[in-house]
Amino acid sequence: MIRVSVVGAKGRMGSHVVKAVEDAEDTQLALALDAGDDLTQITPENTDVVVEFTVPAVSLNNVLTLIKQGVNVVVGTTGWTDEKLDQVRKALIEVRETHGREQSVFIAPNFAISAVLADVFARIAAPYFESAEVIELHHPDKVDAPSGTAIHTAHAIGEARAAAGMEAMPDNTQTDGGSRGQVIDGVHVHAVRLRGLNAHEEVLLGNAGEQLVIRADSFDRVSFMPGVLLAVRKIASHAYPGLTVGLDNFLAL
Ligand SMILES: NC(=O)C1=CN([C@@H]2O[C@H](COP(=O)(O)OP(=O)(O)OC[C@H]3O[C@@H](n4cnc5c(N)ncnc54)[C@H](O)[C@@H]3O)[C@@H](O)[C@H]2O)C=CC1
Ligand SMILES: O=C(O)C1=N[C@H](C(=O)O)C[C@H](O)C1
Repeated sequence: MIRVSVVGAKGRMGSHVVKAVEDAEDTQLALALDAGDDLTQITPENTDVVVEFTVPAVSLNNVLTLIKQGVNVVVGTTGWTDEKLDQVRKALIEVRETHGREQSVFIAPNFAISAVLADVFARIAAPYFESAEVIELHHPDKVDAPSGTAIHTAHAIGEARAAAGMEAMPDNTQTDGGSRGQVIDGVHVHAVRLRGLNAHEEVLLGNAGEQLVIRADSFDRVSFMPGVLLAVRKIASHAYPGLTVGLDNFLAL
């Protein structure tokens, strides 16, 4: 049995993870902690893998604490920048060099297979289209914009365009009050917050006379659970020491 502790256990995602871990045959719930709880209760004696779904402002600190505690971590919280990822890598190297411990941290911007594939398809399509923009649409209780997934998709499109030696996208906007969205790696990203929505993303790709739309819809948070459990199993297997980012690393794509 893989012993799993959940941090952010009272949240929208954390509460789904608690249920998924209790329901799966090969996992069992160790500790379920939330804001105000002491994370140093989590140790290798009671936990094989921690799943962390909290808020962007606290996630890095939680992950660094958990690395010090000697446990492996699967993270779904958003808000990761290159600088924050570097801090995680450094902390993992430090425990290896100081204590000889090979620990794993896995971070996924999105655990839903529809979103992971949408990202892969967008990367493949990007070099074939003059224009590409990303629209993400979420429930209005979400605290960050744009979504971590949209940032990841924009990076993928930007990288694919750069690798293909493409020029900047055509855009003759002369005045912009903010309606053209945030530009990430040269890609305009737009965020919609609407009651009734859960998590959705559209990638629009255009050429003269044609358009490709790639759309992923998570209608329910259960859509993230197979990906979370896959990550827990992979990380518990000790086959991924260090930092791994993205569920695509565990899929034969
Ligand atoms: N990677 C993915 O597939 C997905 C990622 N997310 C991301 O997961 C994060 C959480 O989303 P939701 O569950 O909707 O948010 P939420 O607000 O419902 O839950 C966050 C929970 O974290 C707790 N928390 C806050 N500070 C804490 C601390 N210092 N230590 C422990 N717990 C703390 C809160 O009390 C709350 O229970 C967000 O960043 C969201 O974007 C959400 C859905 C899917
Ligand atoms: O807050 C959410 O709900 C989600 N957050 C993640 C993100 O920011 O990409 C993943 C998914 O979109 C749901």
